[in-house]
Amino acid sequence: MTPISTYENIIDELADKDYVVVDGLIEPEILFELKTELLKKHTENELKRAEIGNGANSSVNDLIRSDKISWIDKDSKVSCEQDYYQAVHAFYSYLNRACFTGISDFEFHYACYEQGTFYQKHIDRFKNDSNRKFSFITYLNDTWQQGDGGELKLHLDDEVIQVEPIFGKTVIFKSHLIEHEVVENHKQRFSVTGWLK
Ligand SMILES: O=C(O)CCC(=O)C(=O)O
Ligand SMILES: [Fe+2]
Repeated sequence: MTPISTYENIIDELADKDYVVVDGLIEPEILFELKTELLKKHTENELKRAEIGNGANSSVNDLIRSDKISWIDKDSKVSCEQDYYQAVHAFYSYLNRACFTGISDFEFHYACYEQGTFYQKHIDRFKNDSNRKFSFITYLNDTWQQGDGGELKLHLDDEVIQVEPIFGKTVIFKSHLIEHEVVENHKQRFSVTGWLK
């Protein structure tokens, strides 16, 4: 179980900076199993090109984003997916109690950025749907090193924060506020990405 002090630190940082990068929010055993699941989907060709926009306005756009994804069912029977969702739920329940954030739903997908792919600067909220409150990304790259690329850049008002997509790191930020991008990567890059709504 995640210590309350971890939640408190996350909440303080979110209040202060609108984003937080935290290590160890999700247990590594869960993350290794998620990576195995993701690799299986990759091998079985179950990852699909991600689209931009939503509903009838969605489309694949090579110039904007080139990752592949697979959505994770809320009632998944896969134990690591259940465990991940349980950890997410524990976190946002705490956040709701502490900050009255009113989060009542979530959606997550696996993501794979193949070598040479990227996601241009964007905001995680759709024009016609303001439900997404927080973006929540956990990285699964256990061999990532400097030079591999694929960093997440958070464009703040007066600086740009660069986050290395290293295994076990979780980034949380306010979906409607922070423009961000995934810079071109030079090696396969894996993550679980989602939104608290
Ligand atoms: O993988 C990341 O670091 C960010 C992904 C992202 O911005 C998105 O899927 O909207
Ligand atoms: Fe995004």
